[in-house]
Order: sequence, then C-alpha cells, then structure tokens
Amino acid sequence: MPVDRSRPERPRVTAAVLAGGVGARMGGPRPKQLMRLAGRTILEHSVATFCASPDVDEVIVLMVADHLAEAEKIVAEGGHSKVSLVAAGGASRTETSWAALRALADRDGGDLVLLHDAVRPLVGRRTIAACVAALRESGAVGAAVPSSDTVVLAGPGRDGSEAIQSVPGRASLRRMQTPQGFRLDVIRRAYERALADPGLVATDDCGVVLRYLPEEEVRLVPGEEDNIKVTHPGDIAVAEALLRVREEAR
Ligand SMILES: Nc1ccn([C@@H]2O[C@H](COP(=O)(O)OP(=O)(O)OP(=O)(O)O)[C@@H](O)[C@H]2O)c(=O)n1
Ligand SMILES: C[C@](O)(CO)[C@H](O)COP(=O)(O)O
Repeated sequence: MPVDRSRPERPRVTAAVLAGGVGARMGGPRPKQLMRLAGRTILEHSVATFCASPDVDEVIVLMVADHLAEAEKIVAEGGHSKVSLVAAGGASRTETSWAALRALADRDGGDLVLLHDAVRPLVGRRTIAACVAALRESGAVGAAVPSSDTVVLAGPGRDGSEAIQSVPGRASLRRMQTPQGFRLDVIRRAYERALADPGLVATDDCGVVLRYLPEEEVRLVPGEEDNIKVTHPGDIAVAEALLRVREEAR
C-alpha cells in the first residue's frame, strides 16, 4: 500500500501494534490477541482505535510469525486502511519493538512512533492524543496511572521466604501502560545501545530510553485506568465489562 508522506509541516506519526507474543500466561491454543471481545479480536480493537485517531497517520502490526495470515485477514476484512504493513514480531517484546523500528528504518529521525501492546484493546484516543502532544516537546513519553495499592520491594527473608525490603512512597509511583511514544532518532539510539548490552533486560520501551539514554527526559502523560493489559484468563471478562461500560457512556 503506498504511504502518504505529503504533510511536511508536522512529523509523521506511526503506531506500531506489538502482537508478537504467544500468551503463555493466558494459556489456550492461540495467542490471546486473537481472542474475541464483543465480536472483534483483541488485535482488531487496538488496530481500529489507532486507525480512527486523527493523530495517527499510519499503523504497522507486528504479529507472531505463525499467525501472520490471520492478522493480514483481520486488517483487510476490517478495512483498516491506515495499516501499511503486517510483519513478523520477534522472540521477546523487546525484539518485537526492534523489529518495528527496523520496519521504519527509512523514516526521518524526527518522525514519531507509538509502540503499543496489542493486548491493551481499550486504549483510548485521549491517551494517544496526549502522547503525540507531549512528543512536541519531548523525545520520549509513556502513558501511566497512579498506583492505588502500596507497592513494596520484595527480596529474600531470613529463612529464605519472601520479605519486604522497602516501601517506596506511593505518591510518586506510577503503573506504566502503552502507548509509549518516541522521536525515531531517540528510540533508535536507545535500542542500538541496548542491543549491544549482553545483560539487556527490559519490560517496556520507556525503560530502554531511561537506561541507555540517561540524558533524555522520559515524560509521563496520564493513562486511563481501563486501558488494561489482557494477561491472565480472568482479564477477558474484565475487559468485556469495561468495554460495555465504555459503549454505554457514548
Ligand atoms: N515476543 C513478543 C512478546 C510480546 N509481545 C507483545 O507485547 C505485548 C505485552 O506482552 P504480554 O502481555 O507479555 O504478551 P505475551 O508475551 O503474549 O504473554 P505471556 O508473557 O504471558 O506469554 C503483547 O501485545 C504481546 O503480543 C510481542 O509483540 N512480541
Ligand atoms: C509495556 C508494559 O505493558 C508496561 O506496563 C509491560 O511492561 C509489558 O509487560 P509484559 O510482561 O510484556 O506483558
């Protein structure tokens, strides 16, 4: 599909929907992004929201290699015309993010990318807009929500069982969500350094920038409580209920 590059006045925004995981914690015969919520796959919910966002110019999908054809079918039958590419993800989330960046290798360093977990099907347009707006002033941004639980640092206790090591102040704790957005030159530099580190362990992309480009501020924007990550079997019913609440509020 030809890519429209005809708006030089603002950076081009590409959303990369990361769907390369197998869903081990969910279990089941197929990756959880292919499970249905209110008649649509979880993957399609995420793709459709980015396609409908006026802040997003283009969407790419990184899918588990064994299920590429299903992802292509979902995109084609859903008429999601902003999707320019469906390609294989990697063996870990980090590798899938890197695959997304490689797919955008020909783009200008000033263009923007939003990396999003496909399994956050309730992502809202407001959060997408907040990320893109923050990227006018910052090279890296992530959506986050305050923690309503007390979060503790755990470690080995005296007899080998788990014990609390410390209790970080809750007021400054946030739970990271996606999208996480970046200027392409920033996230490329961070990943180049990260991939050269044999001890690389990353659970999100903002963390990669924070660790490998410490000079770069990683800004936070408010996420949404209902933007849950469908991870365990019980999360399907929760996501369905949240989706219903959202539909009723419209
Ligand atoms: N190799 C991987 C692993 C994960 N992801 C994506 O990263 C997001 C968050 O990951 P997670 O919830 O951990 O998904 P899975 O890896 O599928 O789950 P599990 O860890 O239980 O296997 C998901 O959209 C998942 O598809 C990815 O693109 N490529
Ligand atoms: C990126 C993320 O969704 C931020 O909360 C999370 O770290 C992904 O973790 P997962 O283990 O790959 O699901």
